[in-house]
Amino acid sequence: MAPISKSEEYDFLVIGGGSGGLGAARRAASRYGQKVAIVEKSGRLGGTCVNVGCVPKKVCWNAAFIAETIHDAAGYGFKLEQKAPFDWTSFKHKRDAYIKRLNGIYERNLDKDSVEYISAHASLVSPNEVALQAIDGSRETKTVRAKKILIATGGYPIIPSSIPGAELGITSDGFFDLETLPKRVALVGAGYIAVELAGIFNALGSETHLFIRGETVLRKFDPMIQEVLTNHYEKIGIKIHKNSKQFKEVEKSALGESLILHGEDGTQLDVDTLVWAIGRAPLVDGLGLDNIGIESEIDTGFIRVDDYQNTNIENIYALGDVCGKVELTPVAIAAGRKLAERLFGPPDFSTRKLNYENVPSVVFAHPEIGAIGLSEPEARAKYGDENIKIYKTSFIAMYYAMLENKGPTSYKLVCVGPEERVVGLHIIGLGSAEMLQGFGVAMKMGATKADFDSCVAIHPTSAEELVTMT
Ligand SMILES: Cc1cc2nc3c(=O)[nH]c(=O)nc-3n(C[C@H](O)[C@H](O)[C@H](O)COP(=O)(O)OP(=O)(O)OC[C@H]3O[C@@H](n4cnc5c(N)ncnc54)[C@H](O)[C@@H]3O)c2cc1C
Ligand SMILES: NC(=O)C1=CN([C@@H]2O[C@H](COP(=O)(O)OP(=O)(O)OC[C@H]3O[C@@H](n4cnc5c(N)ncnc54)[C@H](OP(=O)(O)O)[C@@H]3O)[C@@H](O)[C@H]2O)C=CC1
Ligand SMILES: N[C@@H](CCC(=O)N[C@@H](CSSC[C@H](NC(=O)CC[C@H](N)C(=O)O)C(=O)NCC(=O)O)C(=O)NCC(=O)O)C(=O)O
Repeated sequence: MAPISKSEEYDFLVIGGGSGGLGAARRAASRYGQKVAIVEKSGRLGGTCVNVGCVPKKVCWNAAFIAETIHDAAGYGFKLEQKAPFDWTSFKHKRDAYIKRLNGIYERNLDKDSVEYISAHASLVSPNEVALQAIDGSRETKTVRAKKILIATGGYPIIPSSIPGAELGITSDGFFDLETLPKRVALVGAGYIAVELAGIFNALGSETHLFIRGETVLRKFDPMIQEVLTNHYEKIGIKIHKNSKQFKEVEKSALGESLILHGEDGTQLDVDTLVWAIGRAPLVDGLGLDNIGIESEIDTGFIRVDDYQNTNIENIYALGDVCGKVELTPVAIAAGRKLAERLFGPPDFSTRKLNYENVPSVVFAHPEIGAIGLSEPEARAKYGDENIKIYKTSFIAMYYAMLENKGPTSYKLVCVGPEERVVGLHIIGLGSAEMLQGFGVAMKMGATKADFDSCVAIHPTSAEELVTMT
């Protein structure tokens, strides 16, 4: 039997083979020649993003987008006849095979970069020691030493503990295991995942119910985005249950084929699948944080770090979802790479850190949403009403010219001061996801409204409206 690890001691031991861990480990080894190992307990590399997050989600979004396009095709004169319903099962198996290929690519990438891949569960036993337990049948254990340790163990989706029968529902993890497309689905939550999965189910033909606690979805986004998307989702047939209270109970139907959701007000709803999408918590179970006194946030359990990803214990660092700051793959990767540069790079890299300001983010809704920087209320609170100027536009994107059912397009720029520096950019409409990255660069450079306007428009595109706003 092969030993759990090849060595007894490493320069850098990374716990968690997801986006952040991979980013840090590969940079430390490939650029700075450190002796690096990465420990992953799930048996597959890539973490949430590759296995149960961004990647399979985007493939599903693509399928939903194609379903919508087929529907729209008639408006452009195509006489398409859908001969059979969407084949979710074979789509799902093909998607799984793609993810499996990526797992293999990631393993080979580690090999190329001379990062040792340890397939084991890791827990901290001292500030320089990590206990490994093999995940194969042997359950073999071994303790290794490391000069520096990174915790990048990610998070897990929350299931409410206070609702009887809540465990009959699934989370985004279970969504990716579904072998058939449910006829009727209920989702609880109003954030990224609820909005994205509701859009996918609806476009692919499920009767989709969305239970939200407030009046709108995406309440952390600019009010324009909240309103436009909530209205549009209702228009395209998603049944949004607003101001909904926690279910009294979830139970299986008499024949066990469906779930009955019991509302506080005595209402009942029968669905085939219930999806909880109410946020994620840090994955720190069995990690041994208490063994060495690593501090976490009291209310949420996210590991506490400073701006440089330092925990309170010297030579132990944490980043990505386990810190809960901005839970996005590129953020985890960038934080990981910066950390490796700071720890192992030349002396002038000793202050490198990720700047969490103006991180662009996209919600793969239908249509997509993009946001950078401050919402209008955040900007008004920070700079005062008198210093804020808002530019807004709503229009019918040309794609819809030939279609009866039009989708929304709304854009907003939040500008501050006499120079009108753009501190918030909020867009909803077709193509927003691909549009956002370049505007992210502009905002990182401190662009003003005049800079936006100095760029000649590209016509006819939706994006041109962002540089011609009055
Ligand atoms: C459904 C969904 C869709 C998403 N879509 C997007 C998107 O479109 N764009 C985007 O930017 N972000 C998206 N995200 C968020 C993104 O996936 C995460 O922010 C990102 O994966 C976080 O990376 P990480 O390295 O912090 O953690 P993870 O990727 O979760 O990796 C942590 C790894 O650590 C391992 N681990 C945990 N404990 C131990 C231990 N004790 N020993 C060994 N290994 C351990 C885990 O098995 C896991 O593989 C999505 C998330 C979800 C759930
Ligand atoms: N495209 C992307 O980049 C994606 C990124 N992600 C990342 O993963 C993170 C986790 O996603 P997600 O799980 O959607 O979490 P989010 O934090 O985005 O949203 C969860 C929402 O659920 C609602 N909620 C919380 N508790 C309850 C409850 N008990 N009952 C009902 N509703 C509740 C809240 O909205 P309210 O207060 O309005 O009720 C809350 O904002 C995201 O924040 C994002 O960083 C995930 C998917 C896609
Ligand atoms: N951006 C392109 C996809 C490019 C891409 O990265 N594809 C991956 C699947 S998403 S893989 C998930 C994610 N990758 C990324 O986010 C890559 C982002 C950017 N290229 C970068 O280098 O920063 C991640 O967790 N990375 C951690 C790490 O690698 O350190 C792939 O096929 N890879 C084949 C290969 O690598 O050979 C798109 O959306 O089409």
